[in-house]
Amino acid sequence: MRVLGIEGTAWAASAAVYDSDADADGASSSEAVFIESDAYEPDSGGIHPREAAEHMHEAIPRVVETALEHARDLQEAADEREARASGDSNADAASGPPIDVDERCSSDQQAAPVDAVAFSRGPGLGPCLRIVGTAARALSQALEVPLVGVNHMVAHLEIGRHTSGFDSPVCLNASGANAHLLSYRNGRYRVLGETMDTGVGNAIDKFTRHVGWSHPGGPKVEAAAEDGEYVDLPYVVKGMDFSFSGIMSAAKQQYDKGVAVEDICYSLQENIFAMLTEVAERALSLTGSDELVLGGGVGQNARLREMLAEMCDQRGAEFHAPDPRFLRDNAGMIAVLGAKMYEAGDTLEIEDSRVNPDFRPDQVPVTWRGSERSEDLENASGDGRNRERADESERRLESGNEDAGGDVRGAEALVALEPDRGPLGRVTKNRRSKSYRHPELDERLRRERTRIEARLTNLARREGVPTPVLTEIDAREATLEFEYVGESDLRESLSLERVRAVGRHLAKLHRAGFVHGDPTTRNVRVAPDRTFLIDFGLGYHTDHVEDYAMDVHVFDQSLVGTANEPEPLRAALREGYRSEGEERVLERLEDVEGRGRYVSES
Ligand SMILES: C[C@@H](O)[C@H](NC(=O)OP(=O)(O)OC[C@H]1O[C@@H](n2cnc3c(N)ncnc32)[C@H](O)[C@@H]1O)C(=O)O
Ligand SMILES: Nc1ncnc2c1ncn2[C@@H]1O[C@H](COP(=O)(O)OP(=O)(O)OP(=O)(O)O)[C@@H](O)[C@H]1O
Ligand SMILES: [Fe+2]
Repeated sequence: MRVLGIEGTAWAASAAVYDSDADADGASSSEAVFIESDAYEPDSGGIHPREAAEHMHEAIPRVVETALEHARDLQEAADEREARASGDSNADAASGPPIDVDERCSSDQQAAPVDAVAFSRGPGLGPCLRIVGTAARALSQALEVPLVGVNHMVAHLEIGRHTSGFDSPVCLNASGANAHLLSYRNGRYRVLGETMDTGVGNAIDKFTRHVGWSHPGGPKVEAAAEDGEYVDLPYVVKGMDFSFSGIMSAAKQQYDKGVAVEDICYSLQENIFAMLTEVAERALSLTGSDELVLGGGVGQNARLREMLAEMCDQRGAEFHAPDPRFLRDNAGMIAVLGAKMYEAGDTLEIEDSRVNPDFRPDQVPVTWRGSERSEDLENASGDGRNRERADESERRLESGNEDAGGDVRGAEALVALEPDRGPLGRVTKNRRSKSYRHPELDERLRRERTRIEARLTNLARREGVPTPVLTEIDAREATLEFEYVGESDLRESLSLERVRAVGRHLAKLHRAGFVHGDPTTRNVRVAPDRTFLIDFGLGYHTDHVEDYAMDVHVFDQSLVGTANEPEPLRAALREGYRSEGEERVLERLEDVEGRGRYVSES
């Protein structure tokens, strides 16, 4: 099978042909996927939607024609092979009617050189998408082959799954207009975490525009960073969400104050990529997956790849980054996912094929993974090493053998559990040094988070929220000792009543002027009569309603990521919150959820 892919969401006018037979026969990915691209390069400033659309208008027909020529060559070669094979077998055959080769060739020449036309339906810039959509529709009709509408961000993920052979990886998409973590569950890709403001590439590009460098800025920052030294910049992670606005304005201010641009570039990379690596690790920990794939143009950055590889190596997970030609926007990934969708019968009627500039990855019904097992936390039976670790703690809890104790490796810390030690039991939590982080950043985060966790755990209890009693603190060693609480994590024992309790607890913290920072189903411990909050290390004092809404949103996302039927639980969370908290926080929460984050900057 051959599928034509067309990409043109923003800057890359690109067409590709995926030859699935060659792929199945073991051809290299450059043989199996032919890509022809023509990049739009703005004269000044960032990507301008109208100019980008003009570029698509000119370049798409050209790249499509080149790709189709390649498809015709492939078809001719295949025809010749077939003719030779049937000619040979004909010669060998003792009897049978002679085959009229000329007639067969002439009828084959009329066949389309591809079996389907796949195109990027979104997300992206409306004017660009419409040009791609029109071209794809026209081709599908002219060639009389089906049309396949591909979500560009899911294609960024699937190309990594395809080239790695991983089954159910977590995916970090680090591209220009986006930054998010995806994981498969129950027929959909779920967004586990994402940027709260701009995409990661756009954030970097804005800084380089400020210092007068041409678009795109990412490669220039990478080059300049080689000669840089570390300077302090903000670092903002909220559960598995993150934000770039603070760090970008600080970087601009530093530049205006005369700090060397190499130092800022170096430190931007260190902080931004450490943030992405941290949330990716948290996603691996939450899902129990031990496979990570990278997608998107920023994935071409060697420092980001190095950090992710190191993090995965240390937790015994596998990491895969596709070739750069599959990371930046390209039609190859559209053709490859298009082929899978086409095989699954997931094609579009012309009248249903309109483009969608805000197309989110979690809106896509995943038809092409068939009956593949979903990464289901409650019924997990994977064979990965992290899965085993998660299974082990689940077994312990299920068997009721709480005495077993042992070590748990969270995303951040090594936690030694000794439920029977002394009258309170004992939990020793040590925030381990992360070698992927710059030592100064690492030291700062571990110390700050240890102090904050101690302070807010106590403060929360004073506000009437059950938390473990703190018995010891050593900020230099980043170690805390707590009372042992609860019988299991909420993740293993979700119920409406307990989720309601978490809603009430969060509301109480917010009324007292601080947030938990990382409320997930694993950071709640459940006892018969009480629901404890633990792990306050990402908390902070704030009087911003946005921060409170984000706190609820983080827990909400963790429900979506953990439960097969999250809706009743999500309603219970809001109910609980409403009973103790302010309505305006829930109103803001709706805002946060409704916010389209695929706004491309210009
Ligand atoms: C929706 C779609 O149009 C959009 N496309 C997109 O963002 O292009 P992509 O090729 O995935 O990524 C481009 C970004 O990737 C950055 N980039 C390229 N090389 C880089 C490098 N070596 N280091 C850091 N960033 C790099 C560029 O600065 C630019 O911001 C997306 O995928 O979000
Ligand atoms: N006080 C406690 N009593 C009982 N169990 C606890 C306690 N503290 C932690 N645990 C157990 O250890 C696990 C990891 O703890 P914690 O969340 O503090 O570590 P972490 O490294 O910050 O994890 P993550 O960043 O993945 O949330 C918890 O999910 C819980 O099962
Ligand atoms: Fe992209």
